[in-house]
Amino acid sequence: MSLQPYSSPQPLHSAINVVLDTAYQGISDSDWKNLFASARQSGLEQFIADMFAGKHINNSEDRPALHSALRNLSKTPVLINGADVMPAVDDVWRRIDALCNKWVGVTDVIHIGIGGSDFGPRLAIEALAHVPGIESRGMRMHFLANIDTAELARILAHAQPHSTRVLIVSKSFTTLETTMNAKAVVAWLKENDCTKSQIAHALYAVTANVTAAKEFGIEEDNIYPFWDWVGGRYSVWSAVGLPIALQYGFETFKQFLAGAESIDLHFKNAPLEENLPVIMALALLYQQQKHDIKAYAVIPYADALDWFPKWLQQLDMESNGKSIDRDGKPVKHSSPIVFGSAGSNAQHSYFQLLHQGTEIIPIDFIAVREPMSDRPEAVAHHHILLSNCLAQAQALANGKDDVNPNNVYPGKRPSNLLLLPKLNAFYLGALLALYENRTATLGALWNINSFDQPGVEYGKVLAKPIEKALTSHQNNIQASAEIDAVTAARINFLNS
Ligand SMILES: O=P(O)(O)OC[C@H]1O[C@H](O)[C@H](O)[C@@H](O)[C@@H]1O
Repeated sequence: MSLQPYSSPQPLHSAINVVLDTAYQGISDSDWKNLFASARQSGLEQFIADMFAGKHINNSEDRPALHSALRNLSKTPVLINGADVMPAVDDVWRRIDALCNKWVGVTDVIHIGIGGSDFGPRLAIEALAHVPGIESRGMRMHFLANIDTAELARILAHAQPHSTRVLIVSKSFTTLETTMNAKAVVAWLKENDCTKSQIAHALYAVTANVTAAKEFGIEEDNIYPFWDWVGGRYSVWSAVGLPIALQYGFETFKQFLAGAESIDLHFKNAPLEENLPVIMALALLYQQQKHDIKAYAVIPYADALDWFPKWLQQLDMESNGKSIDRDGKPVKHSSPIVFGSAGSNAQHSYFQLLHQGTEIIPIDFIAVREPMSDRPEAVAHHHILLSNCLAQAQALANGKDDVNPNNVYPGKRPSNLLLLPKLNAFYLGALLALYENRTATLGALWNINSFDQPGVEYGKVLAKPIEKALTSHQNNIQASAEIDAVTAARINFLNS
């Protein structure tokens, strides 16, 4: 038995020189037509228009999702309840630019934030660190997210207190990990004889809750606001992305925004049949309808993008990991589990399962045309990197027959190839915005509100009485309405 090549008729699509190749999705011409027709029928075009127009598409919280305004470099008015938000956005850009010129002699920046206040800037700082042509100002940029003091201790062991700046980044400014870590860093500054005014000078906040930041003791001039119409996981484009500007310069930050803006314009204006985020969303929908898809893998063949799948996990699973639709009805499909890591390393880890496991796991292969360093070996290594990426996709799609069942590859395992012309701030911004818009499209097609996260809250509420019980050091905690018998036993064990 010879296996047929697994391809689709018109697989190549591009926007701003980003190429999406869907050949290995195995979707026929007529299936694509049906997919676009049903997307149109579901009102996707209206949803996209509503999103950019500031309609309250986040229905449960009754607000718009207007992160696109944060990268609207043309400053065309964006209205919320009749008021243009762009002057406030522009003012923050001006202040970020000014801050980049102001920080002289800073050796360390401690960025304290978690979830959406962490992944985006961390990914960007890592991704752009070794890109040829991007100059770093050479500050040590430390990211402190975990409440586990191991991370805190590691950072404080390397930072110089008298030349450190602290960015406390929290949309709500109530996240316990962030406020506790911020207090610990302030205590460390005090322990190291920083005066009150030196500490005030060192502390900065990025938040949508300016009042809470002031109450914490941050001076008003050091507070960079963003707004409740920006979801935390969509916030890297706001002052949450400050580390990008501080480390690589304001122009680089603008390039990052410009890449995202270009994808927004494409998403807003291109017909569905040419619209990259829409095509990617529909390909997943097709596979979900055809197979029992439980997981989705994203493999960037770029070491610089190793943080990308972690950023995407929050984006996709917090946005669309829901079982109830906008009308409160159960949904048939929602976000699969998202995972991934840089290739080719990933090949040496879980690719066995992707090739021969019982699950069908659609994959996005992300590759970059240009080598990502200026080392003399860069071109030769890059060819090996790319050939691995192409070979894996081909093996997954076409499979391999063999007399020995152990050596049979079933094939027909769908994947996209997303090809960036190069990796720089512009294309990093474009990549992130492409996936944000894909996530929003999937939410629209599943009729899910992608902009709230109610499920995250309950565990946090339950943590409070448990923390109280742990702090009591008692080992006779009884089961109650807040602490069940299993957890009470665990607390008693920990306290004994
Ligand atoms: O930025 P913050 O308000 O501190 O929130 C940080 C994170 O908190 C929670 O985990 C939310 O589910 C995330 O969406 C958010 O990014």
